[in-house]
Amino acid sequence: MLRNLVVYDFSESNYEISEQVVDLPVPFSATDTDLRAEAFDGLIEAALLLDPAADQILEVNPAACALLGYDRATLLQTRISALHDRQFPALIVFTQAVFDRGSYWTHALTPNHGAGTPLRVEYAGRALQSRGRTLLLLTMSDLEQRRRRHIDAAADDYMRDGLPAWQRVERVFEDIERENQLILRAAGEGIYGVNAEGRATFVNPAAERMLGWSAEELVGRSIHAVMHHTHHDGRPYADHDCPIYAAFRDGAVHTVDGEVFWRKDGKPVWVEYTSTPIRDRSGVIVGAVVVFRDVSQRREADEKLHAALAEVDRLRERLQLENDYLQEEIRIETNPRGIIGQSEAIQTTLRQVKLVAPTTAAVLITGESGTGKELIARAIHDASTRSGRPLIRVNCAAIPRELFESEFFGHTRGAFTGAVRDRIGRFELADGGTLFLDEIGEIPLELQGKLLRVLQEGNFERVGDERTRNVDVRLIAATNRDLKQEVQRGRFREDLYFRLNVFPIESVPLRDRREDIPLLAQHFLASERRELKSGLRLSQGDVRRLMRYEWPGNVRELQNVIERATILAQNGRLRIDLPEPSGHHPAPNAGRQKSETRPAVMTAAELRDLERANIVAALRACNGKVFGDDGAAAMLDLKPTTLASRIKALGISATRAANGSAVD
Ligand SMILES: Nc1ncnc2c1ncn2[C@@H]1O[C@H](COP(=O)(O)OP(=O)(O)OP(=O)(O)O)[C@@H](O)[C@H]1O
Repeated sequence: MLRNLVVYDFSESNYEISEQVVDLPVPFSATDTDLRAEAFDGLIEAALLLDPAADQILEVNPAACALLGYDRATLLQTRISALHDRQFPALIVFTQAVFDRGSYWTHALTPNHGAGTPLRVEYAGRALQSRGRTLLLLTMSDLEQRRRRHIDAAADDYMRDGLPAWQRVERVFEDIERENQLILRAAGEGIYGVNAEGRATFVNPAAERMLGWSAEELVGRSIHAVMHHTHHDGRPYADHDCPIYAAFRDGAVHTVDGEVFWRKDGKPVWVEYTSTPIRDRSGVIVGAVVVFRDVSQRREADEKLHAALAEVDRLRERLQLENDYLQEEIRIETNPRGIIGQSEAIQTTLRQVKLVAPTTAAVLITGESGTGKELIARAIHDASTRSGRPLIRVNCAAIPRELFESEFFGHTRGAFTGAVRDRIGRFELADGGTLFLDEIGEIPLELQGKLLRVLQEGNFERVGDERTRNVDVRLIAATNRDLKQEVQRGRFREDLYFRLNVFPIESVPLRDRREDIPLLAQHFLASERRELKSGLRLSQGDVRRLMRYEWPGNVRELQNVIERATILAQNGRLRIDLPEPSGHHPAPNAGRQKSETRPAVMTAAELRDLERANIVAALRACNGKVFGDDGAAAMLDLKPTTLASRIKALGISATRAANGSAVD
């Protein structure tokens, strides 16, 4: 057999190759030139007709131009060897193999792309006889493209195989939906299948997205061990407890809310899922399909909502308590808030109030009962920056010993018998305001330590609750006991005493500031009059009597006496009902009582003044009218003529009396 030896004009490379003629196994003979040319041009593969002996490219099709990155004209002027820079030996070996065998292929050649990069291609060559020359018909296949085509083909196969499985699942779901009203919203929801061994059989794209695992990574693996192995709080989750697996064990649909699936990155995703058993045609359970939804956002919103509702509850409870408390206070507190009095003692108190109010210093008000300690406390609160928040009063003497702690600090539900709901204590109630501890000397010793802690640190716990709470409370305490003496007797903690006694104010007994009595009496009478709408007045005699009395019950007693006097008033005359000094209200200072109190005997002048004031009051009540049923005489139970002569004798003007402002 003749052999054809390839000859390239490798002038630059000094290759010496001569040409010989060979018999080619499959000669190509062209008859229909146009059609063949068209076929050549239309090939998908890159094709080139080469004349190896002349080192010439005779023809190229468009696919070859595209692959090599040159236009046709350039390629036709390019030498074959130039396309294969530094690969001449491989090119010769390939060409020789084609000529020897008639056709040959190789991956060894990497022609240069027009952009300068080598191409990964497969060369397939066929020898071609034409007019006495041996030509080479070469096709080049882009190996990169071929690899992609293989992948696509594999994906197609996967899809072809996968589709019926999906259609089966869909059918299963349609059936289940019909039977169980399960709503199938496959698109946005994660779906995966498990076989009866618990291994994943398929995973949809939404599941891949939500879990961060690809279907490839999950399919074939025990899905519980991969992403359902642990509860959200870190407790291990045994697969025999898993509701997903339960579905193919007990054949029931399991719907679960509030569990987590673990993502590939180790983060938990809160999910709601339904695991539905799948049966084959014979009814045997072959696995389960799980449809799940990421509910993290909903859960987060729920948690926020719960926290907000709890806060609202807390505030509502607090407001309710504040409201109850204030309502009670309104009922109790009928007096105006002003401190009445001109005595030096009251002036001192007012100065002290003004001084201490703007500070946060604890104040200890001492004094006998009824001297106005609470009034002073309120005045301090009202003049402080805390006046916008409430003043909460606790009467320590009125709290049963066993309830002290709960009253002060609150309790949680079930903390003790009878604690049917959470309750906030007075400290929390007074947060931002003032806490007024009245009768502080009555606090049991064991609680004094806890009280001291709140005063020092602002911290406390509700009874039955471990959470430490913090409040900002200004404390004012009051007592009618001698606290220093209580300390000495071991009944009051010394450290607490010092803590409370930062700014002491003494509330002076009424008998030591008698000059305040007329003012106070007038003040109480005025408020009573407002209620009774009568023209009752204090006579000088009344005033004198009031001033002579010892007032063991202090201002409160005075207030009561005036109130009683207005109730008992007859014919426009107050009836001041004071116990006799020897009676049931012994004054604390017996010596003074003896010297200052005497039987209520009046001088003639006093009696005259009293009668005069009484007539004036009657005239005022009757608008100056003396006669008639609605006249002053009837009111005084006197004959009109007798009254007229008394008026004259006492020098009273009926009209002035009717319009007058004071006792004449
Ligand atoms: N200077 C005053 N001006 C006007 N009213 C006063 C004055 N002092 C006391 N009161 C009135 O007297 C009554 C008793 O006062 P308060 O309750 O403040 O006394 P207290 O010393 O706190 O008594 P207790 O120790 O019994 O609690 C209240 O109605 C109060 O308004």
